[in-house]
Amino acid sequence: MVDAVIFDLDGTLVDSAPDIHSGVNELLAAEGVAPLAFATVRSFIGGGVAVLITRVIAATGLPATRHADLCSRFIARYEHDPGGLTRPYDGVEAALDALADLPLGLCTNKPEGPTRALLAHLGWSGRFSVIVGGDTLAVRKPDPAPLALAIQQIGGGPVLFVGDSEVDAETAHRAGVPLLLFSGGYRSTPVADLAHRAAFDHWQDMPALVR
Ligand SMILES: O=C(O)COP(=O)(O)O
Ligand SMILES: [Mg+2]
Repeated sequence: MVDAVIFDLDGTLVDSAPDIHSGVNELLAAEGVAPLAFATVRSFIGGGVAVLITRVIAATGLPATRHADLCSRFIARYEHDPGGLTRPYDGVEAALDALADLPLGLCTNKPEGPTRALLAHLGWSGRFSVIVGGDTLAVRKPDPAPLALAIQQIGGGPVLFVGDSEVDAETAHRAGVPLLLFSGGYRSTPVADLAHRAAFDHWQDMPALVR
């Protein structure tokens, strides 16, 4: 048994790639740059906004000196419209309901502002007692510190971390926390090559992995 469950957000609880793709292409349009394909932007998600924009700059040839400005403009736009195209994966709400007797936390690389805006948009503001975002600390996943902070804030007992990506697998490994790996998110590495306690393809199967 565990005392709490901590979740990643993008690619784990919600398919947010359509909004992130649209936000990136709005930014590029304002720069007079051709849009990037959906699959390209989706593959850039997981390391937080600074990593996303670094990858966008590398893919488009925009000057690296624009990085800070592009990050703040992306975050401002995203916080303003965090969820128009974003949907929870099938079965997520039922799974969160099934686990609602446990403290639930979020450890995401999405900055806190857009994270809280997206939770409000989804009607999920009350679901998570702890939220650690990509700008809560000076470091982000795969540094283990954000997950360690979430565990400390949720009470410090044995926890499970639920995530979708290479970043989550490395974070869990470095924090010494067992990972439940959702196979349907933004991972590009085969499931078998990522350290995890258990993997699941459908959220309806997830609560049984906690109990
Ligand atoms: O915003 C990102 O790049 C990733 O966010 P996540 O940590 O919730 O997957
Ligand atoms: Mg993720």
